[in-house]
Amino acid sequence: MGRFTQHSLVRRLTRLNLAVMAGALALSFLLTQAWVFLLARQRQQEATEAAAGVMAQNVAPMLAFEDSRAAQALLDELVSRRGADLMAVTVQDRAGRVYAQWQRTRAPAHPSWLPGFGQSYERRMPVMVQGERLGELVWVESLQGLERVMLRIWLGSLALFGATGALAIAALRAVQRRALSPLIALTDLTEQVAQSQDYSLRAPVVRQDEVGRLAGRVNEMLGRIEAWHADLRAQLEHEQRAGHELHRLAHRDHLTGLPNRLSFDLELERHVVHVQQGGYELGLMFIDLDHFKAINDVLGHDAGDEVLVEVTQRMHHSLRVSDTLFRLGGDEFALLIAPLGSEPSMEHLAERLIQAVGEPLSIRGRVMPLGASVGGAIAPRHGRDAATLLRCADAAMYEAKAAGKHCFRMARHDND
Ligand SMILES: Nc1nc2c(ncn2[C@@H]2O[C@H](COP(=O)(O)OP(=O)(O)OP(=O)(O)O)[C@@H](O)[C@H]2O)c(=O)[nH]1
Repeated sequence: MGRFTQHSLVRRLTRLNLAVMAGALALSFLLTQAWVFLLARQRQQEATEAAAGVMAQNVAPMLAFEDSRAAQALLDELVSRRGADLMAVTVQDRAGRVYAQWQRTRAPAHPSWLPGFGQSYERRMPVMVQGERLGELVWVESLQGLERVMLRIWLGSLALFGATGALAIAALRAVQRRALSPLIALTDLTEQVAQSQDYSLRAPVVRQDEVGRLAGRVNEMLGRIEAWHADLRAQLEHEQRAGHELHRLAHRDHLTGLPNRLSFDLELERHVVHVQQGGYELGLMFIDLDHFKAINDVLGHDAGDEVLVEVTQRMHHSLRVSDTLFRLGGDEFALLIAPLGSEPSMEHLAERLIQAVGEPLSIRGRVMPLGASVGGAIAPRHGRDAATLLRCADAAMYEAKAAGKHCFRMARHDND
């Protein structure tokens, strides 16, 4: 049966159908056989009655003339004509005395196996002459011949019922498998969808019966789920994009495209943790532009914005991949150097930045003075936590401003 056996509904239906069919077959077999037996028995009794009646008529003159020899000869002749089922025939006179008799001497071949019917059938017929009762004829016949016939009929019928039953079972299984195959296909499909989450799958609609309609509805639902799933996926992608954009807006300075103060705070904290774990040295620079306000005041805010973008690009060209430049706000920038190679390398980098920013700046046809004051601090030497490090770098930057701007100052106090 292969795949067919895996489906318990199919197995259960087949078992139920087979049980009902076997019960119906057995019941019809029993009823048919009982009916056949009753008919045959009635037929035998009718034949016995007719034969006993004829015999009673034939023996009547002999009883009237008291010719018992003739009566006995008649009985013997009768016996030679009757079959083996005749057990005894007795002619009695008026007083019930035996006048002539024939009786089978041998016992029945086997005990009767038909329950409730006994072994023999007895019929008494009055012997009448001109309306006067001269005696009685007692006819006894065995039912064993009938039993033998019935046994043959039963065995034959049983074989026929068995053969037709086996054919019916095979046919029932084939029909059931064919009738239930759309249901099995539908079950397989739902399992496949549940496992693969592939909602583009569809059930075949073979016929427009209940299962066909069910398959149609399932297909409709799958179609809806597929559309809903696609919507959901599109919505998710949209929200992911919006989330990325929000993240970018929250962490980037929209003017220069540099990471902003929030990013700076997070990155500084992250690096400080590594520094505390003895991972590496971290360099921090605060960069504040000199005379930037003048550009705003003379050329306007937009020109100031252009200068901020230009300055960012200039500084960028001086950096390595391990250096991260942030715009903290206004004309303030910060630089994280992780890992820091050495203090002199940090000083050289600061000089390069100052030089890059201080290059002549021509904006809207005017050359404007611009420079940068830079303060530096190193972790863990000047501070093991972000706040101390910030304070040190800020103080160093103000020292650079105080020293005439356009220069670099390293934080003074070592943490050690
Ligand atoms: N164009 C522009 N200007 C800004 C922006 N944010 C802040 N500012 C201006 O930048 C200027 C910064 O002020 P200061 O640092 O005191 O000016 P400064 O001339 O650089 O002073 P020193 O640092 O002493 O040299 C202020 O005039 C702010 O209004 C911005 O996004 N765009």
